[in-house]
Amino acid sequence: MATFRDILNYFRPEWKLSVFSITASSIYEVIDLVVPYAIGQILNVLSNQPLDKPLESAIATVSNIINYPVNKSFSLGLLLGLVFLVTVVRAPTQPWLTGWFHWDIAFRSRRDQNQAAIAKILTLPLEFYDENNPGRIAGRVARGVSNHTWAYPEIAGQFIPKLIRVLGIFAFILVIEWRIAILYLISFVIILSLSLKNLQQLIRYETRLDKYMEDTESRTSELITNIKTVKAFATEARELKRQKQRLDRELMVLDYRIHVGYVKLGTWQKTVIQFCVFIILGLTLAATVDGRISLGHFIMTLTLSSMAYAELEPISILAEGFARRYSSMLRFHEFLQEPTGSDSVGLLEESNQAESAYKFSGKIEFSHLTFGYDANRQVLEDINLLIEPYQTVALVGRSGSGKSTLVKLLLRYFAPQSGQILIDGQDIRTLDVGKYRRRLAIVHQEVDVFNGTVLENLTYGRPDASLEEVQEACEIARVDEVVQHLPQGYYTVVGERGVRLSGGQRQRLGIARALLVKPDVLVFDEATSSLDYESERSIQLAMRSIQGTCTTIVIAHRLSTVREADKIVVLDRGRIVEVGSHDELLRHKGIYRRLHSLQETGELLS
Ligand SMILES: Nc1ncnc2c1ncn2[C@@H]1O[C@H](COP(=O)(O)OP(=O)(O)OP(=O)(O)O)[C@@H](O)[C@H]1O
Repeated sequence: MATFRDILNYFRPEWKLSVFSITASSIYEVIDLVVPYAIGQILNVLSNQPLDKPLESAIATVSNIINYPVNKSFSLGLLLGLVFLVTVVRAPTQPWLTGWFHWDIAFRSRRDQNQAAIAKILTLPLEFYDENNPGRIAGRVARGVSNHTWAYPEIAGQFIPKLIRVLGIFAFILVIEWRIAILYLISFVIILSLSLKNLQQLIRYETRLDKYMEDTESRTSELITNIKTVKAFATEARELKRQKQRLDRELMVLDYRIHVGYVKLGTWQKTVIQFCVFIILGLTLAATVDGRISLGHFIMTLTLSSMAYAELEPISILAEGFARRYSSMLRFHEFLQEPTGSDSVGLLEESNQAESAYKFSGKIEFSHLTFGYDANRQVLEDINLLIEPYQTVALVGRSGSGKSTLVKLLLRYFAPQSGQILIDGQDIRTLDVGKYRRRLAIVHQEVDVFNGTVLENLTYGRPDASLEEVQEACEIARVDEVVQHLPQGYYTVVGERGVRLSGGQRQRLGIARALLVKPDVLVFDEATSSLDYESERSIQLAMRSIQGTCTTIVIAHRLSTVREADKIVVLDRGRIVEVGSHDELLRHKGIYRRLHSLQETGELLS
């Protein structure tokens, strides 16, 4: 659970600057009070009433120093000078000593926290992405960071200094007439504590609203991602209706709970404030008529108290603003507190030292491996398999039999519940995960293309690869044919803002990208599924040219792809049921033979 302390910690790295700028802002707010005081004293001079004792002795000291007699003009001149000092001289310094730092701190923290959010995104376990879609995550991060950025100058630059100013006003009034000061203090405590209580209730509504908004954003993001399916099934009207219901639900909370709440709060705040101002006017007038305070003090007290009550409105608007932002800020910290994947340690450190890189022969052993995404449902059970260096091993089996899961465990995306995976005799859990993964390469069924040039996409895993190496990999994966037809060849921009690649072209690009890192273990997860038969055959031939350079694991539904594998492993319901070469497995009347005959002839053998 995130707390208010997490919000404070967000700005912690800048705490020294923060203390300095908040103090400076508070001093400016209090110095401002000198103006009504000086005007009150000017009024006393003009109406021939005595000055306050401390001010009188200060004027006498100045007169002694400069050897000038104290008279009406001299006192007025000094008071005017004081007003000049705290208004005209103050003006050019204030923005630099306050506003500049408040925003500077907010912007620096924004950069740091965005960086923390990106680091979190990069190291969260894959399960997190199964449960939260990009729209939900992006919305939470964006709202959290922007609310922190706006809240800081409001709280540090206005809310706290204004509270200090109110305290300063209380001190001034206390010196003049303690009874008025006590009334003033009581009214403030009542107004602020009742406001705080109301705000707590409103924050609860804000939290509910925040969750509703995330749900809406998440669905909108899904609609964008799955727009083809929506169009194909012509479900636009249904989707619109469902989102409208969500938006109506948001409106109910926003308008009839939150907005009404703030309006009610403002209503009684304003009424209580006006009532207090009126009482203070009556009391101050009575004190002046009784002769307990001078005319100058009468004006000053009234000016100061209306200044103080005038501050209550911005203070409560700022508190409201903070309450509105609060739940988004907490939800951002909850996101940052999500546990990172157990494998993520060290993944954020770039290791460029070639000498510390791992090198494997590619011997892999799965030993008594058992795994389930849920503890009570096993997806893989007691898997035992030995893959010799440079072998090509195919994993086949019905959909859902656990082929991709086995590869995910090999890549350490998940950890097995029992058993182990050894590479060159070492348990992969004992290896540095970053260095280990850099020796493996995988081509997924859906190849991700980043917005950038073809070359950048090809060299994603090895940015230092030479153009010759790129060309060699492209020839093997038959990307060269694709590149030839692109307007700027390797320098054509593809992806989000560039040329669209077909499914087959993307897969070829993915294969070349994997080959370029010269891995010790190369995994194809149905990597040829988007290719036509001719392309698939030519890639198979090309693959032969890399045989013997690394261990290759191929997951395939199309059995024609894996006919030439050294070893074919058949999985069924999470268990290995057959192992052998294509010919051996055909002789054995098992699942492989059935699948093969189904694909060759379309008939299912019993
Ligand atoms: N992230 C996940 N969370 C929970 N269950 C999952 C997850 N991924 C896969 N599964 C389940 O694990 C089982 C094995 O899935 P896996 O993807 O390994 O099968 P597969 O043999 O590769 O299937 P296919 O050939 O259809 O890709 C399936 O029952 C699937 O529903």
